Amino acid sequence: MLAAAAAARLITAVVDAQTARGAASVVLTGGRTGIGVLEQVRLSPACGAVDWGRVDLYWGDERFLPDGDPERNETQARKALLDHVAVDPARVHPMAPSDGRFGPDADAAAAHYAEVLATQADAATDTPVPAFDVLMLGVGEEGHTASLFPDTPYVRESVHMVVGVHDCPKPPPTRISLTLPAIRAASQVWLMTTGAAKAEPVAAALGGADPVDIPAAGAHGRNRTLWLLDREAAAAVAPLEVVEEH
Ligand SMILES: O=C(O)[C@H](O)[C@@H](O)[C@H](O)[C@H](O)COP(=O)(O)O
Repeated sequence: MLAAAAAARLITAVVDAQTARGAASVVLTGGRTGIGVLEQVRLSPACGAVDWGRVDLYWGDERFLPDGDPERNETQARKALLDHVAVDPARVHPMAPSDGRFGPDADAAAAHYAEVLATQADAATDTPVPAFDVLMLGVGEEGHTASLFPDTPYVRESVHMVVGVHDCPKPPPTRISLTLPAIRAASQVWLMTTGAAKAEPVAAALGGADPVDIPAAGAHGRNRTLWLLDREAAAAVAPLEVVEEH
């Protein structure tokens, strides 16, 4: 239900962006939740409301594996949605595979993706990345988001927009990931997760944890940060005090 609700919200956000400026820029994520949302977009009766030829698609992170590997976020996103809608291939920007032009060099592949983002940068933000309308993220059981894990140089990265990630605790060990500065350039950041195992990191992130300890705590958008949770994942969040409107 969470994936279907997030899918409906995504379709509306894309249509709104296309109405406002003729295009929409969306950053996809991996994991069960992230891919589940794409499947629900495909299944939605409103899927056709989107002009898929005017959507710019990026990834927040990628497993650094050979092209077509079933574990790649790109492979899963294409199967779930992109192969079923009329996207413009020139506007779909996957992160490089490990058997591509950079071979096994994840750092070179990350640097190239930063160049791709910079060429699409929007002057509205002082960050050399596109003005992403919606950037979707999952949340891991220890608070990771994208491929930024606790207490790593990658979650601490404050200069580069994209990093090669090595020795990642969640397999596969080598990945490519946007950094928090790049994530924070997005207009809206949506963190989406389900299940009791995520209740603790979600509560910590919403309770003001240090992003070095809980990377999801550092993922916020310029205009909006939305947590899309099921009841189990939201169970430990302290009730937000209602500030009386005067
Ligand atoms: O490449 C990845 O693995 C994802 O980008 C990762 O950040 C994922 O979103 C979280 O691990 C949550 O995954 P689940 O939604 O499957 O719990």
